[in-house]
Amino acid sequence: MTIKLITIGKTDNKQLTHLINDYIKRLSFYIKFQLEIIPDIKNSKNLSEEQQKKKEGTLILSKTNTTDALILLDEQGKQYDSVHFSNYLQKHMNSGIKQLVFVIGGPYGFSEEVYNKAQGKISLSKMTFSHQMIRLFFIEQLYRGFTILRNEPYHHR
Ligand SMILES: C[S@@+](CC[C@H](N)C(=O)[O-])C[C@H]1O[C@@H](n2cnc3c(N)ncnc32)[C@H](O)[C@@H]1O
Repeated sequence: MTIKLITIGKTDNKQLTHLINDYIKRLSFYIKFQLEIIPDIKNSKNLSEEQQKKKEGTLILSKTNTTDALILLDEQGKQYDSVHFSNYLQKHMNSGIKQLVFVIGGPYGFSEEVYNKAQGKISLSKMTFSHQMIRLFFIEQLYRGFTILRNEPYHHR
């Protein structure tokens, strides 16, 4: 199984990018991982919030295959602790799917089309994080999940 994380817009912050790249490097030791960054369409046209979400949604769905498991990162989603999240990853690996795709929405969240195609929603907290910050937090949780599955000392129970 491979894991893909789809996000909207580049991160300008060098320190954040550095941390993200560091965790991607660590994670890649355990699983084939791809960060797919969809270019920010925000200022390209005078779009309404709905139009922007719809356009982002079309781009998001164009980066997925029908055989993927598609999971959205969403404040309203299901919450896991890190150990349960590692089991969740293991279950997907056991299921035989080729690709597990997680998606972080743009500044206004997801379009209806994306919600309709998704098989699940995961929340990292009831608080809202920026679409930039959440990618670091989530990639760290992916890495943590694999260290838990391997019984490695990164996570202290
Ligand atoms: C700035 S937030 C968008 C908030 C917007 N109110 C919405 O309707 O989703 C951008 C993206 O970051 C992710 N995100 C932010 N906070 C999150 C959280 N606590 N748990 C999971 N994902 C989160 C989601 O993917 C969200 O679409």
